[in-house]
Amino acid sequence: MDFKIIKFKNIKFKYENRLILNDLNLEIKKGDKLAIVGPSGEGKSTILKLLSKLITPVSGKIYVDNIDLNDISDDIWYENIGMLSQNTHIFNRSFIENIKIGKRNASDEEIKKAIKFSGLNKFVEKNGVDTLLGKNGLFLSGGERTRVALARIFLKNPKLLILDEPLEGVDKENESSILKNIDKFVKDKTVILVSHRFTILSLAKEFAILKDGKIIEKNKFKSMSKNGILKKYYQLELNNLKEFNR
Ligand SMILES: Nc1ncnc2c1ncn2[C@@H]1O[C@H](COP(=O)(O)OP(=O)(O)OP(=O)(O)O)[C@@H](O)[C@H]1O
Repeated sequence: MDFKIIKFKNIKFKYENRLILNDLNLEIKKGDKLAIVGPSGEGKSTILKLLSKLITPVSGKIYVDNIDLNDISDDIWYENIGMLSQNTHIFNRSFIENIKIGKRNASDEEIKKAIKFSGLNKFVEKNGVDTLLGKNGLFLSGGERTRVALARIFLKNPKLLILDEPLEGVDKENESSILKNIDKFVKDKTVILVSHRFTILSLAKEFAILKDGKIIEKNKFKSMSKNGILKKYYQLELNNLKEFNR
Protein backbone atom coordinates (compact mmCIF):
# COMPACT_ATOMS: atom_id res chain seq x y z
CA MET A 1 0.00 0.00 0.00
CA ASP A 2 1.39 3.39 -1.02
CA PHE A 3 -0.87 5.87 0.74
CA LYS A 4 -0.29 8.41 -2.00
CA ILE A 5 -3.57 10.08 -1.14
CA ILE A 6 -6.33 9.56 1.39
CA LYS A 7 -9.65 11.27 0.68
CA PHE A 8 -12.62 11.70 2.97
CA LYS A 9 -15.55 12.46 0.66
CA ASN A 10 -18.82 13.92 1.95
CA ILE A 11 -18.66 11.96 5.18
CA LYS A 12 -21.68 11.96 7.46
CA PHE A 13 -21.50 10.24 10.79
CA LYS A 14 -24.05 9.90 13.58
CA TYR A 15 -23.89 8.51 17.10
CA GLU A 16 -27.45 7.35 17.70
CA ASN A 17 -29.38 10.33 16.34
CA ARG A 18 -26.71 12.96 16.86
CA LEU A 19 -25.03 14.12 13.71
CA ILE A 20 -21.31 14.45 14.45
CA LEU A 21 -19.74 14.79 10.99
CA ASN A 22 -21.75 16.53 8.33
CA ASP A 23 -20.44 16.37 4.76
CA LEU A 24 -16.84 16.34 5.84
CA ASN A 25 -14.20 16.53 3.13
CA LEU A 26 -10.50 16.11 3.77
CA GLU A 27 -7.43 15.11 1.79
CA ILE A 28 -4.17 13.81 3.20
CA LYS A 29 -1.20 13.30 0.92
CA LYS A 30 1.76 11.00 1.34
CA GLY A 31 4.22 12.46 3.86
CA ASP A 32 1.75 14.98 5.30
CA LYS A 33 1.80 15.57 9.03
CA LEU A 34 -1.70 16.75 9.75
CA ALA A 35 -3.26 17.62 13.10
CA ILE A 36 -7.01 17.92 13.44
CA VAL A 37 -7.97 20.56 15.96
CA GLY A 38 -11.23 22.01 17.17
CA PRO A 39 -13.47 22.29 20.21
CA SER A 40 -13.89 19.36 22.58
CA GLY A 41 -16.53 16.86 21.51
CA GLU A 42 -16.57 18.16 17.94
CA GLY A 43 -15.67 14.80 16.36
CA LYS A 44 -11.88 14.82 15.96
CA SER A 45 -11.38 11.32 17.36
CA THR A 46 -14.38 10.19 15.31
CA ILE A 47 -12.44 11.06 12.13
CA LEU A 48 -9.53 8.91 13.32
CA LYS A 49 -11.88 6.07 14.27
CA LEU A 50 -13.36 6.14 10.77
CA LEU A 51 -9.90 5.95 9.24
CA SER A 52 -9.01 3.14 11.64
CA LYS A 53 -12.07 1.22 10.40
CA LEU A 54 -13.48 1.04 13.92
CA ILE A 55 -16.71 2.70 12.75
CA THR A 56 -18.23 3.32 9.32
CA PRO A 57 -19.84 6.48 7.92
CA VAL A 58 -23.60 6.78 7.51
CA SER A 59 -22.88 8.15 4.04
CA GLY A 60 -19.88 9.29 2.05
CA LYS A 61 -16.69 7.35 1.54
CA ILE A 62 -13.04 7.25 2.45
CA TYR A 63 -10.71 6.46 -0.44
CA VAL A 64 -7.13 5.28 -0.08
CA ASP A 65 -5.26 5.64 -3.37
CA ASN A 66 -8.73 5.71 -4.97
CA ILE A 67 -9.79 2.42 -3.38
CA ASP A 68 -12.86 2.51 -1.16
CA LEU A 69 -11.68 1.79 2.40
CA ASN A 70 -14.67 -0.58 2.77
CA ASP A 71 -13.11 -2.76 0.07
CA ILE A 72 -9.81 -3.09 1.90
CA SER A 73 -9.93 -6.05 4.28
CA ASP A 74 -9.29 -5.42 7.98
CA ASP A 75 -6.29 -7.76 7.88
CA ILE A 76 -4.59 -5.83 5.10
CA TRP A 77 -5.48 -2.45 6.59
CA TYR A 78 -4.14 -3.24 10.07
CA GLU A 79 -0.98 -4.71 8.62
CA ASN A 80 -0.27 -1.37 6.95
CA ILE A 81 -1.15 1.24 9.52
CA GLY A 82 0.01 2.13 13.02
CA MET A 83 -2.46 3.40 15.59
CA LEU A 84 -1.76 4.96 18.92
CA SER A 85 -4.64 5.78 21.25
CA GLN A 86 -5.75 5.22 24.80
CA ASN A 87 -7.38 1.97 23.72
CA THR A 88 -4.22 0.01 22.99
CA HIS A 89 -4.79 -3.62 23.83
CA ILE A 90 -2.22 -5.22 26.09
CA PHE A 91 -2.24 -8.99 26.26
CA ASN A 92 -1.71 -11.00 29.44
CA ARG A 93 1.67 -12.11 28.18
CA SER A 94 5.24 -11.04 28.79
CA PHE A 95 6.55 -7.59 27.99
CA ILE A 96 8.63 -8.90 25.10
CA GLU A 97 5.73 -10.84 23.57
CA ASN A 98 3.61 -7.71 23.81
CA ILE A 99 6.04 -5.52 21.92
CA LYS A 100 6.82 -8.22 19.32
CA ILE A 101 3.20 -7.93 18.19
CA GLY A 102 4.64 -5.11 16.07
CA LYS A 103 7.01 -7.51 14.30
CA ARG A 104 7.02 -11.18 15.21
CA ASN A 105 10.50 -11.90 13.88
CA ALA A 106 12.15 -8.73 15.25
CA SER A 107 15.86 -9.16 15.97
CA ASP A 108 17.38 -8.51 19.42
CA GLU A 109 18.95 -5.37 18.00
CA GLU A 110 15.59 -4.06 16.73
CA ILE A 111 13.98 -4.81 20.09
CA LYS A 112 16.73 -2.94 21.89
CA LYS A 113 16.18 0.07 19.65
CA ALA A 114 12.39 -0.09 20.15
CA ILE A 115 12.84 -0.12 23.94
CA LYS A 116 15.12 2.90 23.76
CA PHE A 117 12.86 4.70 21.29
CA SER A 118 9.86 4.45 23.57
CA GLY A 119 11.65 5.28 26.81
CA LEU A 120 11.19 1.82 28.29
CA ASN A 121 14.84 1.24 29.36
CA LYS A 122 14.15 1.86 33.03
CA PHE A 123 11.10 -0.38 33.01
CA VAL A 124 13.12 -3.20 31.42
CA GLU A 125 16.09 -2.72 33.77
CA LYS A 126 13.73 -2.98 36.74
CA ASN A 127 11.41 -5.75 35.58
CA GLY A 128 13.17 -7.65 32.80
CA VAL A 129 11.69 -8.42 29.40
CA ASP A 130 9.90 -11.56 30.57
CA THR A 131 7.74 -9.82 33.14
CA LEU A 132 4.01 -10.51 32.73
CA LEU A 133 1.88 -7.46 31.98
CA GLY A 134 -1.41 -8.77 33.43
CA LYS A 135 -4.91 -8.95 32.02
CA ASN A 136 -5.27 -5.99 29.65
CA GLY A 137 -2.01 -4.56 31.00
CA LEU A 138 -3.23 -4.40 34.61
CA PHE A 139 0.37 -4.27 35.88
CA LEU A 140 1.29 -1.27 33.74
CA SER A 141 0.85 2.44 34.45
CA GLY A 142 -0.92 4.57 31.83
CA GLY A 143 2.38 5.95 30.57
CA GLU A 144 3.99 2.49 30.37
CA ARG A 145 1.01 1.20 28.39
CA THR A 146 1.43 4.04 25.89
CA ARG A 147 5.16 3.33 25.62
CA VAL A 148 4.56 -0.38 24.97
CA ALA A 149 2.25 0.68 22.14
CA LEU A 150 4.97 3.00 20.82
CA ALA A 151 7.56 0.23 20.88
CA ARG A 152 5.18 -1.95 18.83
CA ILE A 153 4.74 0.81 16.27
CA PHE A 154 8.48 1.36 16.04
CA LEU A 155 8.96 -2.34 15.22
CA LYS A 156 6.09 -2.37 12.76
CA ASN A 157 7.37 0.74 10.98
CA PRO A 158 4.11 1.53 9.12
CA LYS A 159 3.82 4.20 6.42
CA LEU A 160 0.64 5.66 7.89
CA LEU A 161 0.32 6.63 11.55
CA ILE A 162 -2.97 7.49 13.22
CA LEU A 163 -2.31 9.15 16.57
CA ASP A 164 -5.09 9.96 19.04
CA GLU A 165 -3.64 11.67 22.13
CA PRO A 166 -0.52 9.60 21.54
CA LEU A 167 1.35 10.37 24.74
CA GLU A 168 -1.52 10.02 27.18
CA GLY A 169 -0.18 9.25 30.64
CA VAL A 170 3.45 9.88 29.68
CA ASP A 171 5.04 12.28 32.18
CA LYS A 172 6.68 15.55 31.16
CA GLU A 173 10.12 14.14 31.93
CA ASN A 174 9.76 11.45 29.25
CA GLU A 175 7.55 13.44 26.92
CA SER A 176 10.16 15.62 25.25
CA SER A 177 12.65 12.81 24.54
CA ILE A 178 9.89 10.53 23.19
CA LEU A 179 8.54 13.38 21.07
CA LYS A 180 11.97 13.93 19.56
CA ASN A 181 12.17 10.22 18.75
CA ILE A 182 8.71 10.24 17.16
CA ASP A 183 9.58 13.35 15.18
CA LYS A 184 12.60 11.61 13.63
CA PHE A 185 10.70 8.35 13.12
CA VAL A 186 7.85 9.98 11.18
CA LYS A 187 10.04 11.98 8.77
CA ASP A 188 9.14 9.82 5.75
CA LYS A 189 5.68 8.80 6.98
CA THR A 190 2.14 10.12 6.73
CA VAL A 191 0.76 11.23 10.10
CA ILE A 192 -2.72 12.23 11.14
CA LEU A 193 -3.08 13.23 14.75
CA VAL A 194 -5.37 14.61 17.40
CA SER A 195 -4.14 16.05 20.67
CA HIS A 196 -4.88 18.79 23.16
CA ARG A 197 -1.24 19.14 24.08
CA PHE A 198 0.62 21.79 22.16
CA THR A 199 3.92 19.99 22.57
CA ILE A 200 2.45 17.04 20.65
CA LEU A 201 0.85 19.27 18.04
CA SER A 202 4.39 20.40 17.24
CA LEU A 203 4.73 17.11 15.32
CA ALA A 204 2.28 18.51 12.78
CA LYS A 205 3.20 20.61 9.77
CA GLU A 206 -0.37 21.38 8.89
CA PHE A 207 -3.61 21.89 10.79
CA ALA A 208 -7.20 21.13 9.86
CA ILE A 209 -9.89 22.88 11.89
CA LEU A 210 -13.05 20.89 12.56
CA LYS A 211 -16.19 22.89 13.26
CA ASP A 212 -19.87 21.97 12.94
CA GLY A 213 -18.95 18.61 11.47
CA LYS A 214 -16.78 20.02 8.69
CA ILE A 215 -13.20 20.97 8.03
CA ILE A 216 -13.46 24.75 7.83
CA GLU A 217 -9.79 25.54 7.32
CA LYS A 218 -6.66 23.55 6.47
CA ASN A 219 -3.29 25.21 6.37
CA LYS A 220 0.15 25.66 7.89
CA PHE A 221 0.13 27.39 11.29
CA LYS A 222 1.78 30.50 9.87
CA SER A 223 -0.89 30.89 7.20
CA MET A 224 -3.85 30.34 9.53
CA SER A 225 -6.19 33.26 9.98
CA LYS A 226 -5.25 35.54 12.85
CA ASN A 227 -8.58 35.19 14.61
CA GLY A 228 -9.01 31.55 13.72
CA ILE A 229 -9.62 28.83 16.30
CA LEU A 230 -6.07 27.51 16.20
CA LYS A 231 -4.42 30.81 16.99
CA LYS A 232 -6.95 31.48 19.75
CA TYR A 233 -6.18 28.09 21.30
CA TYR A 234 -2.49 28.72 21.02
CA GLN A 235 -2.82 32.06 22.77
CA LEU A 236 -4.88 30.47 25.55
CA GLU A 237 -2.22 27.81 26.02
CA LEU A 238 0.54 30.42 26.16
CA ASN A 239 -1.42 32.38 28.76
CA ASN A 240 -1.93 29.23 30.82
CA LEU A 241 1.79 28.50 30.70
CA LYS A 242 2.56 32.07 31.82
CA GLU A 243 0.11 31.67 34.73
CA PHE A 244 1.71 28.37 35.63
CA ASN A 245 5.26 29.71 35.58
CA ARG A 246 4.46 32.81 37.59
N1 LIG B 1 -19.57 5.58 21.41
C1 LIG B 1 -20.22 6.75 21.44
N2 LIG B 1 -21.56 6.78 21.55
C2 LIG B 1 -22.25 7.95 21.57
N3 LIG B 1 -21.66 9.17 21.47
C3 LIG B 1 -20.33 9.19 21.36
C4 LIG B 1 -19.53 7.99 21.33
N4 LIG B 1 -18.23 8.35 21.21
C5 LIG B 1 -18.22 9.70 21.14
N5 LIG B 1 -19.46 10.20 21.23
C6 LIG B 1 -19.81 11.64 21.16
O1 LIG B 1 -19.49 12.11 19.87
C7 LIG B 1 -18.95 13.41 19.92
C8 LIG B 1 -17.63 13.45 19.18
O2 LIG B 1 -16.69 12.67 19.90
P1 LIG B 1 -15.12 12.70 19.60
O3 LIG B 1 -14.47 11.83 20.61
O4 LIG B 1 -14.91 12.41 18.17
O5 LIG B 1 -14.80 14.24 19.87
P2 LIG B 1 -13.41 15.00 19.97
O6 LIG B 1 -13.50 16.20 19.12
O7 LIG B 1 -12.30 14.05 19.70
O8 LIG B 1 -13.43 15.40 21.50
P3 LIG B 1 -12.26 15.72 22.55
O9 LIG B 1 -11.50 16.89 21.99
O10 LIG B 1 -13.01 16.09 23.79
O11 LIG B 1 -11.46 14.47 22.71
C9 LIG B 1 -18.86 13.78 21.39
O12 LIG B 1 -19.88 14.66 21.70
C10 LIG B 1 -19.00 12.48 22.12
O13 LIG B 1 -19.65 12.65 23.33
